Amino acid sequence: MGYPNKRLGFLGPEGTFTEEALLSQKDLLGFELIPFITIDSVLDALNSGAIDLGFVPIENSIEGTVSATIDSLVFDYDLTIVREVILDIHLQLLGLRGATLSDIKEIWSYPHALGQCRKFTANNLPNAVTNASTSTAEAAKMVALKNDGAIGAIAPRVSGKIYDLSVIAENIEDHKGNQTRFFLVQKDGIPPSTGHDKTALVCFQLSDTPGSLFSILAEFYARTVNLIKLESRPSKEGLGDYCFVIELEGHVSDPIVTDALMSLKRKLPEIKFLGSFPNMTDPKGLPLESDASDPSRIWINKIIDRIQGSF
Ligand SMILES: O=C(O)C(=O)Cc1ccccc1
Repeated sequence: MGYPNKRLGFLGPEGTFTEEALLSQKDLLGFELIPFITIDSVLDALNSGAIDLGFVPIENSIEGTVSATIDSLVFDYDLTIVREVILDIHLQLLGLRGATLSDIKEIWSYPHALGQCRKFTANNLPNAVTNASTSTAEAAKMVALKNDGAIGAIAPRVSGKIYDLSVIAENIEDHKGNQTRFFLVQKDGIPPSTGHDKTALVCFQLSDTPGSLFSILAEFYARTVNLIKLESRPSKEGLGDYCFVIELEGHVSDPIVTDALMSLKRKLPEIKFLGSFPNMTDPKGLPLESDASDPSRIWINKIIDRIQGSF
């Protein structure tokens, strides 16, 4: 089933990890999927209404947060995160057919991917020059276009197939268990609570006084709201001035989360809500898949139906 006239933009071109993560989401395949050349251009198109949904990388387990994504969400646009998707990442050194490791003098890739293979590059290609491209697949596409055996791309295996490159060295990431998290973003609308959700927000400090971070965290501690991620980002106002990006367990409509956010708002006028979405990083917490005919679903629905407003 398609979604007539509904457009979903993602970091392309064809063959990126972002596309692979997107294609794992079967319910999104009915959208018109449109590759964009940069993360900024995806989010800009979403903000202007040219597309209905955006899909972008947010964080890698080796290299950390993708600044282009978090900074756009925090500073540039009012967009809402509606889903997270996790993908295992294996990086390949790709080159022209027949090229070998000793031929490679230049390596291109997205900076996060270059960073995930820093040790491999230092040990195996110490004299190669590394260059940033707008995505891994863009690097593979460029190697094919330049048709130069001295240039390699660090990219997904599938991009080698698409752009007709061969694998010179495989699975060259420096750490096992390499994973990247992606966000599905839309302009407005929050998915309903599943019972296993995360909420993301940004707190802008009123002033740099002792205990200002503590007083934010105290609101969550007091209500036993579990924090999943806490990151300070430069506020762009000057060195030493930061904002705090927080991800916590729970949905904005869960009473303890609602209560914690209201108390925070009384303390800090500048809080930006970034979204509530199903938690996919805690395997114990994944929502149980079920449809209306699942006996356990029928049983629990009968109980839920008995909930009364008031006496
Ligand atoms: O999606 C891609 O291919 C990208 O270039 C971004 C990226 C880079 C490295 C790991 C995950 C996503």
